[in-house]
Amino acid sequence: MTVLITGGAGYIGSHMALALLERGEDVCVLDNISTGIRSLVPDAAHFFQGDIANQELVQWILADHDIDTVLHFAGSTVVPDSVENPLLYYENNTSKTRHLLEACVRSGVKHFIFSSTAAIYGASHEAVIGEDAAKSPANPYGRSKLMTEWMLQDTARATGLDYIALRYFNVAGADPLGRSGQSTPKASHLVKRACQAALGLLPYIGIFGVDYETPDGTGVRDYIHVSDLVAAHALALGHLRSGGVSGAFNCGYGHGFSVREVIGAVENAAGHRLAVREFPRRAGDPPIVVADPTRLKTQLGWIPLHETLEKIVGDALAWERRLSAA
Ligand SMILES: NC(=O)c1ccc[n+]([C@@H]2O[C@H](COP(=O)([O-])OP(=O)(O)OC[C@H]3O[C@@H](n4cnc5c(N)ncnc54)[C@H](O)[C@@H]3O)[C@@H](O)[C@H]2O)c1
Ligand SMILES: O=c1ccn([C@@H]2O[C@H](COP(=O)(O)OP(=O)(O)O[C@H]3O[C@H](CO)[C@@H](O)[C@H](O)[C@H]3O)[C@@H](O)[C@H]2O)c(=O)[nH]1
Repeated sequence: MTVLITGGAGYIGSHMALALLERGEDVCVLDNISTGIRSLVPDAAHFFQGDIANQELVQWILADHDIDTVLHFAGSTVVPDSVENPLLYYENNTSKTRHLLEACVRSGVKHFIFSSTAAIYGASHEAVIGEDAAKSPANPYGRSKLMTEWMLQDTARATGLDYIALRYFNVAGADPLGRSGQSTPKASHLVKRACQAALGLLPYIGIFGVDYETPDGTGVRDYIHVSDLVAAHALALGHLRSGGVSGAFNCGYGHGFSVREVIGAVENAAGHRLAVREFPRRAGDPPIVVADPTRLKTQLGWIPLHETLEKIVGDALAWERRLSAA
């Protein structure tokens, strides 16, 4: 069976391609290389450079490779960018996914696995967020993804397509074997930036907001290792292929770390202190975002293997060293 990975030249999609190839799947990748990097696509995958909204191209790939499942990672991902340029997010994440979905339905694709996000929940008053929590996104990025989930629900009801929406919390770390990692030079993610600062690639690490109502005043997130996240996708694929029902699952560990704790972990991994500067809060950032992953564990049998912050930042730093040496 063949799968199509959209966004397979990106950070998470490239790890997915590696994992599925290891399982013996035939893998196609479609990516427009807007933020992705061609060299992250494994050699064994069939690569197509193009846009997810190009229905002619998508339908040709789906038919030519007899694709049963689309894993849809392609999208725009940066929360503060979405606040500055909301229409770009509604276009690339919502509107273009509509085009992709239409092509999938026309071509008879059976299963669709979607990269959703914790950002669909917004600020929560719960200690951990379950899938049925209120959906009240704090930024256009979250809204662009929530609308896509609604489109998927409606499409699944009306057609033979079934789907899983995986709602990622904060994805970090890198392939433990060093084959891929977060490679976008201007990535805005905390773990990436702290690793860049540790290697002298940034002059300091900034903290956006020190006056949140959190134990140390900085934002708290549930950081999930990219390899554990990819394992959740493999389980979702098996679930749908064996006739499992459509649905949504949170992907996180159920415990959060503050910005200061992440910086501390990177300092430990690097063996030296980082220069730190404090800034005002970043627009669109909720204070605390932590998953309740019970449904993923009980219904899909997910067992995380790389759960410690030490492992996450250790693998991220090792990848950053490789990148800077290349
Ligand atoms: N990184 C996280 O913490 C996180 C958390 C929640 C959800 N997500 C979601 O996971 C997915 C992957 O994120 P990532 O961190 O790997 O980002 P990324 O930017 O590394 O990967 C996205 C990939 O999609 C490609 N792409 C973008 N628009 C496209 C289009 N219109 N047509 C074809 N290709 C296109 C890019 O070139 C890139 O290779 C995204 O949908 C993102 O919203 C990420
Ligand atoms: O240089 C930095 C970068 C980030 N932060 C803070 O660190 C936390 C995490 O920020 P970041 O790594 O940028 O991730 P988020 O903005 O939480 O968003 C990520 O996590 C979301 C899910 O929770 C995904 O949907 C997004 O795609 C992904 O970028 C937040 O409190 C930020 O304010 C800093 O203090 N300094």
